[in-house]
Amino acid sequence: MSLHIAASAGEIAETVLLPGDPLRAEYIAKTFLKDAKCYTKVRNMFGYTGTYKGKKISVQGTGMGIPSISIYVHELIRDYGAKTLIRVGTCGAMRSDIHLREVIIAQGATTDSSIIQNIFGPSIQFAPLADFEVLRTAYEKAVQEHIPVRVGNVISVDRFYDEEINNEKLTQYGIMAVEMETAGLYVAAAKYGVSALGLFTVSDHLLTKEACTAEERQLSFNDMIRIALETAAAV
Ligand SMILES: O=P(O)(O)O[C@H]1O[C@H](CO)[C@@H](O)[C@H]1O
Ligand SMILES: O=c1cc[nH]c(=O)[nH]1
Repeated sequence: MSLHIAASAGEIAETVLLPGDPLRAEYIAKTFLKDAKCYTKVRNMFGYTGTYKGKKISVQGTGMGIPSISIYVHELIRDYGAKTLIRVGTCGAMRSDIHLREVIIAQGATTDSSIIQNIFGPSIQFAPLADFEVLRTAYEKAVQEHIPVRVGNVISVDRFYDEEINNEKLTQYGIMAVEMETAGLYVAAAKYGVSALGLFTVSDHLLTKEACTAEERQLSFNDMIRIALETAAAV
C-alpha cells in the first residue's frame, strides 16, 4: 500500500490507463476488462486491474490537475512498478476544424504549470513529450480501427477557468486542445525513465461553446478507450 493507493504488491499491472475521472476508471474496468478487480478506493479514486486480450492491465483514476495526477503517477511507478502509462482524458478543442468527440493524441504537452521551473530552474524550458513507440502504436491502432485521430501539441493548464490565457496565440503556434494533466504525466515518465502517452476525446469546444454532457464524459468515449486498450495490449 502506498499513501494514496491501497493496492498490495503485484495487484497493479505494468501498463496502466489513467482517466482523470474515477467513475471513468470504473466504467472502463467494468465494460472492457475481463475479471476486473478493484484494488483501491482511497478518496474514491478507484483503481482496477483485469485483463484485455489476455494482457494484465490496470486503470487508475488520477483526479484533476498536475498536482493530483503527479501523486498517482509517482506512486504507480515508484511503489508498484508501472512501466507504461496511458492517459485517457477529455479536452477542450481550440481550433474550428476540430470537432466534439474527435480523438487527439498528445505528441507534446506545453504547459503554464510551474512544474517545469520547479524541477529545472528558470533557464530551462523542458519539453514534455510522449513516448514515441507508444504513440506510434496508438496511431497505428487508430488507423486499423478506422478511428480518425489528430497528433500534435496540447496545453496542460493549471486553471480550468482562465480568462487571462491567450488561446489565439497558442492556436497560432499549433496547440490543438486544452486539458490539465498530460505535461505532469510526461515529466514524471521522463524522470523515472518509463513510457507515457496522453489520449483525449474532445468534450468541449472553446470557440463554438458546444459541450458533451457529464454522462457522456463519463461513459461514451469508447473510440479513445479502444485505441488505448489496443495500444496497452500491444506494447
Ligand atoms: O476528463 P479528465 O480526464 O479529468 O480531463 C479533463 O477534464 C478535467 C476538467 O473538467 C481535467 O482533469 C481535464 O484534463
Ligand atoms: O481541461 C479541460 C478539459 C475539457 N475542456 C476544457 O476546456 N478544459
